[in-house]
Amino acid sequence: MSNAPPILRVEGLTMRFGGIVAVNELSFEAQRGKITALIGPNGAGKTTVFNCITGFYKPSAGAIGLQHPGGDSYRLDKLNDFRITKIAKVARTFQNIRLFAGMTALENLMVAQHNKLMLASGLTFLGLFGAPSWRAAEKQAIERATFWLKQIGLLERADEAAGNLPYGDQRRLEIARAMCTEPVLLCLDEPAAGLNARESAALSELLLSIRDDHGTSILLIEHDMSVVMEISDAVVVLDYGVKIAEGTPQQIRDDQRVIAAYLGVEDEEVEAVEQELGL
Ligand SMILES: Nc1ncnc2c1ncn2[C@@H]1O[C@H](COP(=O)(O)OP(=O)(O)OP(=O)(O)O)[C@@H](O)[C@H]1O
Repeated sequence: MSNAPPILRVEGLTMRFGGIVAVNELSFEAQRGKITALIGPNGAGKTTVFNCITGFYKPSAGAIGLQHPGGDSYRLDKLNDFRITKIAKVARTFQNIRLFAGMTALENLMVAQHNKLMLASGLTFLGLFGAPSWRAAEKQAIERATFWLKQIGLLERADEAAGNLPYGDQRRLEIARAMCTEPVLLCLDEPAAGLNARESAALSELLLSIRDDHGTSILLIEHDMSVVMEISDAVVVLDYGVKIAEGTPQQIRDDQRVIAAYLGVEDEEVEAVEQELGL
């Protein structure tokens, strides 16, 4: 076990919508350079947790701390979404694909680097007049985009409209786009949704390479248990906004409370249901 501080520390996170308590005093940590999965039945509060981490919602209570490998730390619950992306370097994808469908695959990856390019242009027209800082930044942005297109096997299709690519490729292009912002924490909301077995395998391979070759920490919401079990280092299970279990994939697989939550039965009924299902 490494002694590095966790990349993300969520403490007592609560999110209320009127009378609904979507997330209730949730605490968990995500370790640096690891894949942490957040799972749970529909409506358990997973996306709400993501929305709090990425600044789409202001939590009703609790703290969300992010610590960069370099030591800088941020209170995400106190930053807006723009600063969470730009300064805290947290990137996310959504349940539904949000690429620019009419732009090419390459253009999608270039747009993701817009902030860096604007900075290099001094936020002026300098870029248009070929200032050296702009040219260097543009070259770097193209190199980064090319690198990620290669990583996801789409270099040959760089000039095709993103919306025309097969669904699995679009999913991986979204992840590549997020990686072009060079995040320290990558939050993925159901990246395997709608993928066939071959596409899921390609996704798992990409996520493992992001963890192992780039050292990027990943927080993953996923319903596809084969993906979760195969690639996660740690799993946190939510039910009705409350953490009901956490541990390694193996520990979670064998946890009676988790099985009960997924089967929608009381804990004491699990054994009978398992026998019935031949589990
Ligand atoms: N903006 C909102 N306004 C009111 N209620 C909301 C809002 N967002 C989420 N909720 C409620 O909070 C609860 C948790 O929803 P959430 O989408 O976080 O669950 P989830 O675990 O991501 O579900 P799924 O797996 O179906 O995506 C649900 O009861 C949902 O209806």
